[in-house]
Amino acid sequence: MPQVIFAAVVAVFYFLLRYFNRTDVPKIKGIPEVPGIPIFGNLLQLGNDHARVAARWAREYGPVFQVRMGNRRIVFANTFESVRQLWIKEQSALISRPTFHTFHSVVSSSQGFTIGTSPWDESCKRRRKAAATALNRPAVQSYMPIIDLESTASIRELLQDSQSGTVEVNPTAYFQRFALNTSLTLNYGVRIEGNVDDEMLREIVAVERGVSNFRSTSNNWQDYVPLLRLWPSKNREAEEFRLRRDAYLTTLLDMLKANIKAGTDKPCITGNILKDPEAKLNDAEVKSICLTMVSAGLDTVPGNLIMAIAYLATEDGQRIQQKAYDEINAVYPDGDAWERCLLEEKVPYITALVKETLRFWTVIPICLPRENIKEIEYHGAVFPPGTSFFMNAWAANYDETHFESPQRFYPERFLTSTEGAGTPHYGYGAGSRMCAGSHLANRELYTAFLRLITAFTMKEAKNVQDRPIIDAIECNSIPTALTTEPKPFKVRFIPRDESQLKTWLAESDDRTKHYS
Ligand code: HEM
Repeated sequence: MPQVIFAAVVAVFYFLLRYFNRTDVPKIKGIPEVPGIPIFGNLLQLGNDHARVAARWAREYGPVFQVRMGNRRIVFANTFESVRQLWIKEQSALISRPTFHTFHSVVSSSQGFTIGTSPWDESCKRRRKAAATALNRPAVQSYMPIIDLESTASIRELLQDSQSGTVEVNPTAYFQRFALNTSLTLNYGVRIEGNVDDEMLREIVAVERGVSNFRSTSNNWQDYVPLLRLWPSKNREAEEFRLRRDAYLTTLLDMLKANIKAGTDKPCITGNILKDPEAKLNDAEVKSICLTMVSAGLDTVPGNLIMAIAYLATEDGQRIQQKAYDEINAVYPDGDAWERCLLEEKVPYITALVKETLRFWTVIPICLPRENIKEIEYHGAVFPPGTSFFMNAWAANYDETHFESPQRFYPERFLTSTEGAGTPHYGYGAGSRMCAGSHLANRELYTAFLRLITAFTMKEAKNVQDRPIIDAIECNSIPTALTTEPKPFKVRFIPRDESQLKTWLAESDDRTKHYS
């Protein structure tokens, strides 16, 4: 009898272990697997810093390997070439996104998924097409007055708050508002009028930051180990963020609807969709586009801008600022760069600075996850449909077989060498689901860099403890976040020519009166 009980206990234990240890897709033959432990797989080893741990493993197991994160099998690609092979060459197969418990079932239960978190289906295709049309090159050119207004507002406030360069300031909030107001005006035709302490600005930034953490690959173990979902606090936290997000998204949409009714609305993407009887988007799809527009540029644009400012203010950054300033003056000897940058992108050094910033800080170090809808063959191995793929964009952007001295911040690399050919970096991801807002983001960054460099000389803070951490991973204040949130630091913004700057600001005010 005791032997029977013992055998039964062993059998139950065995089946439970097998049940909790199963993976969504079977082990992929021919792709190295990193050994893990039962139930958790490699979660513990991956820890908070997936990008650096995976890069280390790539040295041992090769550029592409598989891991188990709880009951999910994940394929990691870690080099520039392996990402090209999978994300670009196989883009028609690698076109979907996996779903995750916390983000898809809890956080998104009322407003739906953003485009960047939607699996590939007819609705996603429609939404991506609508976003791509609203964000293509000519459309972005028509939004330049918004970028004029918002960059002017941020630079004016920086000038005031830094009191002609005598007071050191943390640039973060100025560029969060820059990115958020650009998105809000574009999408709803409204902007936050208040200064950088505005309550709504702080609420949206805080909530979107919180939600972004629920999208991170390293923050939510309950996504990989279903047993952990029995722990209620994680769901509760996600629920709270969902409700706070619902509140402002509903307010913004209602404001737009009321403006349309009163005939006082300003041209904007959602307004165009709502007023277009031919628009084939339902309410849920409109909400998804709004959500995407509000959230997509909110962490990413400021993360890049703020870290570039951090670098420009360092000793080596002085060389880059001077070079950029000289190049701007060479192209615009009449001092009209401030205005001309709204019409054209004619200073190659600033374009190179934008690309190097996107490469160097790779603000989404583990790119938004992908899933294949068809089999993919890779060096003799076959990935079955439904396999999850993580692009280690940080490792690929620091791949020394592709970039010379990748640890060096060196915009010049994108001026001459073959490093800039094709997809220059993976800051925007790659292939069929690459960032749909890259033209807009590039113009935001180009305009902001050009104007900041013509307006100020940026210098590092006097006290060492107020200076930034430059390293792309270490600079992040929340290691498990999806997007880099720079640790606070201060910079001196010293006006190059205050009266000239005030003239440019006034000219921008004149041009953008009808937007504010
Ligand atoms: C510097 C700023 C930005 C960076 C670094 C960035 C980065 C990314 C990355 C890495 C992806 C995933 C791409 C992939 O899976 O291959 C993505 C997706 C996306 N981004 Fe951006 N982004 C930025 C700004 C924006 C802006 C301003 C918008 C629009 C307002 C936007 C809209 C989107 C959309 C709609 C997707 C989803 C594409 C899809 O799933 O089909 N992004 N972005």
